[in-house]
Formats: sequence, C-alpha cells, structure tokens
Amino acid sequence: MEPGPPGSSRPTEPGPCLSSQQGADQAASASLQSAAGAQPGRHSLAVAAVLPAGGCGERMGVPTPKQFCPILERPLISYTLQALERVYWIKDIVVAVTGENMEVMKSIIQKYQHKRISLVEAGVTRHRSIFNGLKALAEDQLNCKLSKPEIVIVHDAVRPFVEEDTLLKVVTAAKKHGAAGAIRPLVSTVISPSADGCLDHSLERARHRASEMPQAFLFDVIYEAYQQCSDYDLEFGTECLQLALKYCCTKAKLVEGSPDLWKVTYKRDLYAVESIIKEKISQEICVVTDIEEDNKYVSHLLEEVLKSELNHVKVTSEALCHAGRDLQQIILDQCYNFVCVNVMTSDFQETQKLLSMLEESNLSILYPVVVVSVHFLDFKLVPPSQKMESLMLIREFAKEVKKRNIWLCGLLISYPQACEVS
Ligand SMILES: Nc1ccn([C@@H]2O[C@H](COP(=O)(O)OP(=O)(O)OP(=O)(O)O)[C@@H](O)[C@H]2O)c(=O)n1
Ligand SMILES: O=P(O)(O)OC[C@@H](O)[C@@H](O)[C@@H](O)CO
Repeated sequence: MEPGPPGSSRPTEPGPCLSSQQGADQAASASLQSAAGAQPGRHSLAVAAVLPAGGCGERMGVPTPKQFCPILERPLISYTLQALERVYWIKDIVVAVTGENMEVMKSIIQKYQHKRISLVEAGVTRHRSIFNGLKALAEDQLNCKLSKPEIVIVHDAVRPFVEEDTLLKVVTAAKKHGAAGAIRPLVSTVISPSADGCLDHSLERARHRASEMPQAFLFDVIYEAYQQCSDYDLEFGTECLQLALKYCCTKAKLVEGSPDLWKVTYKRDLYAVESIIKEKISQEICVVTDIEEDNKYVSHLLEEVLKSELNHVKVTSEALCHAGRDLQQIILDQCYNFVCVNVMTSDFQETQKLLSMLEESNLSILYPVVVVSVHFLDFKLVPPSQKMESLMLIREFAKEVKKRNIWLCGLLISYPQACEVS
C-alpha cells in the first residue's frame, strides 16, 4: 500500500482553504457527530472512504481508463477526490488503482495537491478493489498512517458530483443501520427476458430504485461481508449492499440521492460532466478595480450591465486596494471569473496585482480562472498606436499565466473623456 504524498495531512482543501465552507463543514461534522451519538471533539466518529478506481472503462470506448479521462484538462478522478476532500470529517481516502496506473495516480495527487489520499492495488473486479481498500484500513501496518474507521464510505471514483449532505445522510444511516446507500428513481423500466429472448415480465418501475453511490457501512460489517464473500460474488457481484445483507444479515437503509450522483460510464457522460462543471464555475463574476473615482464609476456601470445581461450569474465588485481583504474572501469562496477595470491606462498594474493574488490563492490548481483585463481609453488624448504597443504585452503575459491555468484576455474600449457618460 502506498501512503499519500509526504505531508498529506488533515483537511486542507487543495487551493484556498474555504473559511465559509469549513464553517459549513464543521456544522455538518457537529451534526454528524451528534446524530451518530458521538460528541464533537471528544469521541469523534472516525470515517474513511474507499474509492474503487481500478477499472479499464471498456464501455467508454477510449484507450484511457475513464477515471483518468480529462475534463477541462483535469482528470475525472481529481474532481471526485476534491468532492471528498471538501468533506471535513472524512479522515482518510483510500484509492484502489491498478499497478500500471499507480504512478499516474501519484502525479495527479501531487499536481492537484490532493490530501489524505492513500493508494492500494486494485483487484481484477470492482469488489476485489473495494476489498483491497478495506484491508488497507483494517490492518494496523507499522509504517501506515491509516487506522480502522468506525464507518467506511464506498464511492466510485467515476461519480464526481457527491455532496456533503448526501455523504452525511448515508454515514448517519449506516451508523444506525449498519449499512446505507444512495438510490435514485429508475428512468427506464426494468424487464426480465425469457430464455428465448422474449419478454418474460417487467418490474413495476415505481416499486424499484436504481442503486447509486455513495454507500456507507459500519466498517466491521462490510469487512466481515467481504471476508465471507464467495469467489463468485467477488467476481460477478455489483452491489455492496447485497454483500452486507447476504453475509452479515444487515439490511441497508436506502437514502434518496441527488440527480447528479450518476456514474460516468459512456462517452456522453464525459460531455455531461464537463458542462455541469463549466456551469458550476461560471456562477459568479467579480469586477475588480482600484478606488479611483473614474474606475469605481465605470466598474459600477459594468457590474450593472453584467447583472442585467447574465441573470443567473452572481456579479460582485471589489476594490483591489483594500489589501484584497474582501477580494480574498471572494477568491476563498471560489469565484473563478474576474473583470479587471483599467481606465485611461494601458499598463497592467491592477491586473498584475490581481493575478498575483490569484496565484497565491492556488485557486487555479483545480479549475481554470478567467481574467478579463478591460482598458477604457480615450483615443483622442492618446493615439491608439502608442497604446496598442503596451497593450500587445498582454499576449506575452497571457502565455505566461496560462501555464498556471489562468486564462487572461484583454478588452480595449474607446472611452471618450469629453462625452457625458449617462
Ligand atoms: N476491477 C475494477 C473494476 C472497476 N473498478 C472501479 O469501479 C468503479 C465503477 O465501475 P465501472 O463503472 O464498471 O468501471 P469500469 O469497470 O472501468 O467500466 P467498464 O465496465 O465499462 O469497463 C469505477 O470507478 C472503476 O474504476 C475498480 O476499482 N476495479
Ligand atoms: O456495475 P458497474 O461495475 O458498472 O458499477 C458498479 C455499480 O453497480 C455500483 O456502483 C452501483 O450500482 C451501486 O452498487
């Protein structure tokens, strides 16, 4: 078993530490502890997660195993890891990958600064991969940071949209019932074919559900189930809840999950993930300016126009010069889109200050950050040729910051000073 990278420690989010999110996480953690009968801070409930990621993604139909397929230039599994890392009270995340993908996985952990990750060798089937993950948690190996949890979450590495409240529900239910799993309404009716390939009967759709992930178990229950599991079940089974029932007489509590819990299986699913992520990271735009009157006035106008044009997007504006106090909070809350306003100047001081703050925040490690440097210039006062030269610098600048996943572009707007801007 491979421990995570050196220094992988308690829950620091890759990128900015989310003070507001952490507050929410701590509240969730407190409710988890109290719901689970544990006391916050004294007898906290030890929760770990096992992520099977050792498949080859045959149904995806591409050479790269689907968990490593890029979404916005970042591997799918990294989104799932981030979703779990944001959950304050999951202390260890064990990922099962094949030996040939171990180095790839380590580089992903390093590049995206994932924490609390331990790697184990995957098995030839999903159940065997999960079993290997459980063994890693069960054994108190000398040089291993892992310890046996009370509750273990099992979650497919190719289900990137898992929210804390769903995890909280399944963990709380597992503490009480021994096992729990997320379910979703069936979209298609399930039918049972006869031997001659004709319809034998169909199941009543309303009385059945699709079993999704995450699932959670009392560790001892699911570990015992896997230890008792037949080779046939290890080879052909697809349902952990069934193992808990069959081998430990534990009836899982079923928890309604959100629509985004689906498993990435086919190529079309990758396109769906990309559009959902794009939508998530384009929910907010921050207009940044310094406090000069002109700039403030223009940025206010710009903010109003954006608000009227982009009705599902939150538009805020912040002054750069308050040592970024408020701007820092906007970055911490993971705004990925910024418009930097420069009035009557073609230099990039304001934009450069913003870019430095964004780089220091590590915001762009996980998602691309978009910065539009807007320059309002009065061409009567200064001939465009003189300004264009300095503005062309933005191209070199953009090439440089693109390496750090910051997408910089420039916008030049003629802004005649003489005219009254109503
Ligand atoms: N031997 C295996 C097979 C699957 N998985 C993991 O189990 C999850 C769900 O399985 P599935 O969607 O079936 O993944 P694949 O087996 O890769 O897909 P396919 O059946 O299309 O090959 C995935 O994260 C996959 O990586 C695993 O850890 N070990
Ligand atoms: O069967 P597959 O290997 O495609 O995926 C595993 C799924 O069956 C599983 O993740 C859920 O259905 C819940 O058990």
